[in-house]
Amino acid sequence: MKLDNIRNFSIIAHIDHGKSTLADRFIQECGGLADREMADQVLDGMDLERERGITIKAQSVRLLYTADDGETYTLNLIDTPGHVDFSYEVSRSLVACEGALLVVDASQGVEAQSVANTYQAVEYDLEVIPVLNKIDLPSAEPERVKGEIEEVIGIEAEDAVEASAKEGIGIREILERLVRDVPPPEGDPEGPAKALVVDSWYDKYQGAVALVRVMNGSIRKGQRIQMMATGRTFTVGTVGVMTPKPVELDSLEAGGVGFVIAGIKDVDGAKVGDTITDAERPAPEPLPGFQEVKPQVFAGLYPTESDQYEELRDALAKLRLNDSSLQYEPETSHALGFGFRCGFLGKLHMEIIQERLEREYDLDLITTAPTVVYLVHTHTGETVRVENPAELPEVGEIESIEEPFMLANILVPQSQVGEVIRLAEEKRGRQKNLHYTNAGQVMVTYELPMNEVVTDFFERLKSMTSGYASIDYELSGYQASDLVRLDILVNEDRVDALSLIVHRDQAYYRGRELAKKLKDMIPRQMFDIAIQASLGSRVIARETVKALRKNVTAKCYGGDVTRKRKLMEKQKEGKKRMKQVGSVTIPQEAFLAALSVDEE
Ligand SMILES: Nc1nc2c(ncn2[C@@H]2O[C@H](COP(=O)(O)OP(=O)(O)OP(=O)(O)O)[C@@H](O)[C@H]2O)c(=O)[nH]1
Repeated sequence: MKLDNIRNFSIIAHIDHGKSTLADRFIQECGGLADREMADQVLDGMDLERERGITIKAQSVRLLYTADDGETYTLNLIDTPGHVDFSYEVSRSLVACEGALLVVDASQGVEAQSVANTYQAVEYDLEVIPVLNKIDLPSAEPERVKGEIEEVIGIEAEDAVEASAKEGIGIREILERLVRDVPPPEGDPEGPAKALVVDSWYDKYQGAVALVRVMNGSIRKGQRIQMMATGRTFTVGTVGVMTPKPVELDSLEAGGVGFVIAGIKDVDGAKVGDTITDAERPAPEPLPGFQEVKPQVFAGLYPTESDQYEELRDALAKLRLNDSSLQYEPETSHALGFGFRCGFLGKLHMEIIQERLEREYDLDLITTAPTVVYLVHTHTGETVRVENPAELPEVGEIESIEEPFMLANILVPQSQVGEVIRLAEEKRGRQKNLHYTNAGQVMVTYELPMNEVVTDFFERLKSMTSGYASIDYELSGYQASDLVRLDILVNEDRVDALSLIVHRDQAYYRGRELAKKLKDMIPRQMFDIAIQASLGSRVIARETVKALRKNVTAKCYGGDVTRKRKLMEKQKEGKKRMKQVGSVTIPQEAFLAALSVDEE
């Protein structure tokens, strides 16, 4: 295959702007699947397709397109993950391309995430082709949105393609633009092999499957390869492309995209961003910028029933096979028993893992409030990484504490900018920039403590702007802050899993509010329960859960057996999400209560 006839591209789009629908149209137009096979949306097939024992992430596909000039082109669509937590993966996908489609919903307009990803594409010298999708909608405003793309993102949008993925409008026009405007890949087909791992996932039968973009040379069946970041070597078993069905080939050549299976047992063996080379004739240096992605958000995961500990450990090990950014290590909590401290890329990543553990592995978990990593400098000159608030050293030992900050860009309609600023200020944000666009949107830039963002920032931003605000962020570094540990005592005992690190200015308020909330969440029992919030040895708030007088089942009069049983079952069900801490039963919500303590 001549390089001249290859085009590698990604689709940049905000969630729901139509990326999957559009990609399906491309597959259909290029004859990848028969029409009847298109019945289900192919590109949303995360429910892992199987064909000859190979698990396929269908999001990246090779399309064979016969253009108006009569030539047949190989168009490689490389998928990008849609969320900020995975921004490193987005950047790897973009590096593997020469072009990108910027798909914007013509009725919704530009969103912050698309802005950030487009900037990145431009930085990597990609040719960006704007596409206005959903022009079939009566509410579509292509002219306004074109103006917005030019104004907010700063790229030419006058000749943006107007399309409807749903109605099949503008599809060929987009493909023609890809062929015409995106440059073919460059590369040395004869040089030492160099391939970028764009994505990798774990397959039960084949081990790690790596999606690669070959830069130089080729990757062949039977070849001895080396992973340049780890030095590990493997023998290639299978190479091929997805059409979206997997098709085996003898080799993947320079400029091309495809998958490599090489008996790699775990995804750590084929990390995203690593360079694959030939073990016998290695490239002198890897492709630039391999980065070990580090978890930024930590939380404790505990089984509600302690006999599920082993199951939880096995489930975490299985999930990690597919996700090298997930970290975990055993942790013991005085209150919750044996569990794991887990590290995630961000809050969404955490929620995905939690949900998978519960849904796919049928585990009942208690999750503690997510926290960031603090750097604590002690008087003895040591620096301690604190991933669990309960482990913050005693006040007397602390010289200073640093916390991570992030730079957040929030895009919001002008009418709501006031509320966004109020929220950001309440979250200890520092305004960096405020840019009014002619298109009626405002780009607000804030430096925010990450700790405030992992609590309820996104949720509140979304709800206060009825979903109109969008946000993108990146880590901007550590800075010293005046932080203290807030403890919660239940009947005089400190519940370690409820400890929080908060800014001193907010400590009193947060303590009072949290105690109040817990009072409402902890079910009444046969005795009074005292809930206290304390800073060091100083109690700053106290609430009491009054003792229960009557037995709940007594209300059932004994006559109605089914009703009584139902009630018992319901209580048992409810109990699943509870944890016995000393003599007090604490429900799951209580461990997350700290996340939703609003400010005054
Ligand atoms: N009216 C209209 N609806 C569309 C069009 N394209 C996509 N949609 C609808 O918009 C919704 C989102 O489309 P998807 O293709 O799933 O969007 P996506 O960007 O892939 O979203 P995620 O998979 O959630 O990232 C679906 O309900 C589609 O049917 C279009 O051209 N016109």
